[in-house]
Amino acid sequence: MSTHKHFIIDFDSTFTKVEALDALCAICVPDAQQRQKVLTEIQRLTDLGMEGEIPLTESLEKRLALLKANKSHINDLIEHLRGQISESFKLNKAFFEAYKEDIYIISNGFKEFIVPIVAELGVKPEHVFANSFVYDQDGNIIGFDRDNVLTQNQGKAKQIKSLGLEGEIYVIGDGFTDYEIKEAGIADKFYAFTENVKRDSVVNKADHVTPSLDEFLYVNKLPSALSYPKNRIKVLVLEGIHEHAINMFRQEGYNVEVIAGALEEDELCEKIHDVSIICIRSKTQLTAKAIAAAPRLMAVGAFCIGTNQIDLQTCTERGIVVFNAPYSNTRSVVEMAIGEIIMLSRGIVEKSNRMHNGEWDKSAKGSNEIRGKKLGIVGYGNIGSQLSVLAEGLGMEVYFYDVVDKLALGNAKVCNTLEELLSLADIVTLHVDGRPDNKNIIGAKEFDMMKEGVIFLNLARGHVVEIEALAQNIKSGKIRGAAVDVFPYEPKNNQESFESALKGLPNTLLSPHIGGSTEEAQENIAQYVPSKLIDYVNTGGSYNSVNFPNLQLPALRNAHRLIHIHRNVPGILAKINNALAENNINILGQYLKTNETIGYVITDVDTQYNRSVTKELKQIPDTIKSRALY
Ligand SMILES: NC(=O)c1ccc[n+]([C@@H]2O[C@H](COP(=O)([O-])OP(=O)(O)OC[C@H]3O[C@@H](n4cnc5c(N)ncnc54)[C@H](O)[C@@H]3O)[C@@H](O)[C@H]2O)c1
Ligand SMILES: O=C(O)[C@H](O)COP(=O)(O)O
Repeated sequence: MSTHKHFIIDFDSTFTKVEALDALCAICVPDAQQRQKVLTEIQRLTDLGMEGEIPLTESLEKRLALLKANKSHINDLIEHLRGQISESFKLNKAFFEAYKEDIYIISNGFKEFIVPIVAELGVKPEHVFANSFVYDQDGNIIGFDRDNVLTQNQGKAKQIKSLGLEGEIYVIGDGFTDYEIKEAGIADKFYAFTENVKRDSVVNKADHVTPSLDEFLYVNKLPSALSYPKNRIKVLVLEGIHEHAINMFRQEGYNVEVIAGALEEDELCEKIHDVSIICIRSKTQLTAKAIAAAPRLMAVGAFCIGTNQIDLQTCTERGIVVFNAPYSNTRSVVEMAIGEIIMLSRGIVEKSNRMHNGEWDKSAKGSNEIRGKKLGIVGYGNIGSQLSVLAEGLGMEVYFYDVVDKLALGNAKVCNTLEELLSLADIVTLHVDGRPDNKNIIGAKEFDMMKEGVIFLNLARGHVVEIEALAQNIKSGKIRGAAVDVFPYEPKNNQESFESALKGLPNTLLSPHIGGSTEEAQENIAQYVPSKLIDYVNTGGSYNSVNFPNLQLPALRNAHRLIHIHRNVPGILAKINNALAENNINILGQYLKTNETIGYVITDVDTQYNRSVTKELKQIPDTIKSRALY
């Protein structure tokens, strides 16, 4: 038997994103209210026809009668449809060009508008099989060609059979009538196309679901505009990440699964096995065990600042890039710290609680302005330094201590030791990062160094403070006010109760790790992190990643990009270039950066090259991951 392949493609909602008759309705029913009514009915009739609930002729007759369209509307329709060609079809013009002899459009729609649209991608007019309108003498559409085989039951199957095509027949479509071709035994395979519409009754019967043309081309090893179909990139989104991120991933064509809370290690190990990108916040522990259970994992999105919940070393060794949102919630934390400093300095929480119990205690005792007070910031990074600026604006005297040299902003003064800072500050606030070494950096000894009546804040990480020591010092009155947003153990979800030695202590503000939880911050994060992840997938760009050598790459134009991640040992670049030279491959651009663990090499090459070199690159000793991008 011949192995020649023929491709039968549906038009409405497959070649184009829309149903043409819906679009025609928008053109020829000018009144908006009336249009909506007609459109709803047309869509209902289309679905009934597509899902095989009513005969196609009945569906069509009723739709045309509702439309009352005229020949003059068709040109407008064609113009509109030109902008509605399915994205993955537009992207794969090269496939249509290369296979124009084997591509057929078989549709229950009308040639008048189908032929000019499919011609945009080079489909031959004589390969379009569809119906034709019947007009009256004034050009009104009054019906369709009832002799056309496509109006009959199993019309598409009959039409294809009459073509006498030899070889394999692959059908791509979104409707029941497309599946019928397979059911009639004419097609070898039916691919349910779901880029624009997903009909369960059709999907359930398909040999393969193809969320875009890229998937179809990929599984059939046909030339494709993309190196890898995006629907094969599975993204697991945990911990209530803002839906803007989910929309961005879906728009990009990824296969997204969303879970509201965090997962325990074992649950995570189960879920992560086919995941390419995982998106988490501060709660999910991405341990070495979880990473080992994720053979396809290529990127991690931490939708927060802290990355101490991620085993970064293992990620790096496995060639998994990690991005966080280093600035998106900075301002939110700073505003909360300022608010808390004022609330604690005035004892507002105590006063408010007493008022709720009917107690009126108007007094200035123990209530202070923050102006002129000494604010001691431990950790002068993004949050610490931003707090410094705002606090000075409120008239505070700012001191800071950091383990590395930092530029003092405004009039802030650097302290050379933690002891120095702790002994002079009226208010001590922690903004260090969550590295393991920072465990218990503030304990009994450090509280002893602080002034009597100090105010203390921790909005950084729970493990940096010894909670028992903090509780003791609040109880003794040494600390006259405390605000704590982060805890050594935090409930996994909103159902679990909160336990802590700090519960019920005087002038103590407790908050459930919400320093960065503002709508503004979460939306900013949901824009920033997905854009980094998508850029990494599409271009290999690692700029601002937490663990990869940072490469900012030019856009890929008229080139293929070979990405190579390897252990940082001598001689790898030479081996990559040897492989390219031996295959006579012309290098258009090359970028290399290393860190302590890995080397990251990007090589842009001419689009015509021996594809087997990608295998050779994978086989270079010490290679961690390698992929080709176009
Ligand atoms: N509560 C929340 O919701 C919330 C929100 C965002 C960030 N955070 C946490 O806030 C902290 C600060 O965030 P950032 O964006 O400013 O981080 P950053 O990395 O920009 O700054 C941290 C600074 O702390 C310094 N540092 C580290 N260890 C130190 C130590 N032992 N003593 C003194 N300085 C030390 C670092 O050198 C750095 O300058 C992080 O722990 C982050 O996870 C919490
Ligand atoms: O690291 C952070 O940005 C904060 O701790 C916030 O974490 P969250 O996203 O889990 O609230």
